[in-house]
Amino acid sequence: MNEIQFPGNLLREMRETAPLVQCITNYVAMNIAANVLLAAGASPAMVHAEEEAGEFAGIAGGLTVNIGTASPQWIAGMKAAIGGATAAHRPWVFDPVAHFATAYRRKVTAELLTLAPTVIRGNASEIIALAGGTSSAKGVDSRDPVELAEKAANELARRQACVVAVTGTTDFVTDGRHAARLSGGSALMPKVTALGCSLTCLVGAYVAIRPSDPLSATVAALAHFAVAGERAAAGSDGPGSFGWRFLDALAALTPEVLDSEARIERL
Ligand SMILES: Nc1ncnc2c1ncn2[C@@H]1O[C@H](COP(=O)(O)OP(=O)(O)O)[C@@H](O)[C@H]1O
Ligand SMILES: Cc1ncsc1CCOP(=O)(O)O
Ligand SMILES: [Mg+2]
Repeated sequence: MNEIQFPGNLLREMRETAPLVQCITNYVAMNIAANVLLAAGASPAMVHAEEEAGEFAGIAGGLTVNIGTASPQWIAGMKAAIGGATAAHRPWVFDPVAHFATAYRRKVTAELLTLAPTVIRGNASEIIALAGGTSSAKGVDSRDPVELAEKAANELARRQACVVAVTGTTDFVTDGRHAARLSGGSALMPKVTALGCSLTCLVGAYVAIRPSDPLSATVAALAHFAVAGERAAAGSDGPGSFGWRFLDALAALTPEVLDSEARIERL
C-alpha cells in the first residue's frame, strides 16, 4: 500500500482552476492534444519558438516536451522552455517518441534527460530502450508488453529521480519507490494517432495542479484516460467514432465517476 491519492479531487481542481499548460508537441499531435486538454478542463497553449518559449514557461503552470517531429529549431525552443520552467520551479513532462530510431533522436534525448524532467511518459518500447534495454519497436508504436517494461521503468525513475509512466494495454507508474498499475482504456486507443502524445500533455496539466506530488498527478491523468477510453469504446464503431466519443467522455467524466470506475492497483 502507498500514498498515491485518489484522482477525483485532482479532476475537481482541474475543472475549478483550468491550469495553463505549455505544450511543445509534434505536428501530428498539436490539434488533438489541445482538444484533449480543453475537454479535460485544462487550458493548452502550443508555444515553441525559442524567442518566446522560455518566457511563456514562466507564466504556465506546467510544460510538456515531445520529440515526435523535432528539428533543431524546435529543440532550441524546448531547451529555452525547460530553462524557463526550471527557473520558475514549474514541472515539465518528457515524451521521448521513438527516441531510439535515429542518431539525432538519441542525441537530443540524451541532452533533454540531463535537464531533469519531472515525469517521463512513454510506451513500453520507449521506456525499455530509455533504460538501456533492447526494445522490439520500429517506429512510434510499441511492440512490447508493459509488463516487460516495469523493471526498466523503476530503474529509469531511480536514475533520473523522476516519475516514469509506461502506457499500453495496462499502464504502470513509478517514482522508483512507490508504483501503481492501472487497467481500463480500449484497444481502439492506439488506433487513433497521437493519443499517447495527448496523454503526455494531460499529465502536464495534472502535474501543474499537484507539482508537489507528481506520482499522484500522473496516476490521475492516466486514470482519466483509462475511464474515458473505456466509456467511449462502449458506443464506438471504430477509430473514427471512438475519437469524438473519447473527447466527449473526457469532458463528461465527473470526479465521483472517476474515483468509482478507476482501476488503480497500488503496489
Ligand atoms: N490495448 C490497449 N488497451 C487499453 N488501453 C490502451 C491500449 N493501448 C493503449 N492504450 C491506452 O492508450 C493511451 C496511449 O498509450 P500508448 O498507445 O501506449 O501511447 P503511444 O501512443 O505513445 O504509443 C494510454 O492511455 C493507454 O493506456
Ligand atoms: C505518427 C507520428 N509520427 C511522428 S510523431 C507521431 C505521433 C505519435 O503519436 P503517439 O506516440 O501518441 O502514438
Ligand atoms: Mg508516443
